[in-house]
Amino acid sequence: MSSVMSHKMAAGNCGDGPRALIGPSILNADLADLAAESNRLLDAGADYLHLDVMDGHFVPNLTIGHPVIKCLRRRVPAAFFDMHMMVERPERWVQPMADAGADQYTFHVEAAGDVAAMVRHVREAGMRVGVALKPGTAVDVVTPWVDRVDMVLVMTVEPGFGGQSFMADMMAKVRYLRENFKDLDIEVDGGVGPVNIDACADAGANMIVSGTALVTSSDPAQAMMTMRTSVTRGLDAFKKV
Ligand SMILES: O=C(CO)[C@@H](O)[C@H](O)COP(=O)(O)O
Ligand SMILES: [Fe+2]
Repeated sequence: MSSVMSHKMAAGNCGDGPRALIGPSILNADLADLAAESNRLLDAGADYLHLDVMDGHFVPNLTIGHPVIKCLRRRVPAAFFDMHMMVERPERWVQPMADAGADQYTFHVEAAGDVAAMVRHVREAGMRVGVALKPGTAVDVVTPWVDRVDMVLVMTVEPGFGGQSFMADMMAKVRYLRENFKDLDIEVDGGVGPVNIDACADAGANMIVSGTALVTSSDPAQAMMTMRTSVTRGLDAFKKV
């Protein structure tokens, strides 16, 4: 049975520090069967769903928007929807995504003109706030905002496509964030799977997005258990520091 967070429940932190959470990305799933694919991964133990929104401008790809999320919410009533907004002008879609049933709204710091205004806007819409950084963006670009957001997403691929190779050198950013913000939800996204989860766990990530590795796995339940165990070990090690 999945430990799926209830809709609207705070994702990672329930007072005893960040929790190990696995959130499949459905980008490389059969999008013609999005609800069935989402429920399959949730039934296999996913803690939340990572939904990649691309506008063809911020990244050279196009995916889904709030009308699809609204329909998906009717078919997937209880899951936590983590919206990864790879879009220009992210302020434009905050209210439509909240109205569609999104729980967390992660915008890219590279796309946000006024980060403070974006944070306020997302909170006023009733969603958790995530801020994402591309591989080429230094982690200190987001540190001024860490105390105002719920989560930082460290991209481990260049955003735009699933199935790319994991960029292990991004773990330095994750480690810096965990060492300096012990209760922060830190998400990694891009090329992550059981083969490289130990690197993510050792660096202190606690919210794990995995797309291709889970969608194509013959045993996604085992893959998610493997990753959750590794991340829990990593978090315990940081607690001892
Ligand atoms: O945001 C993105 C890509 O831009 C990610 O969410 C990927 O879609 C994750 O898929 P894999 O890299 O794990 O296949
Ligand atoms: Fe993503």
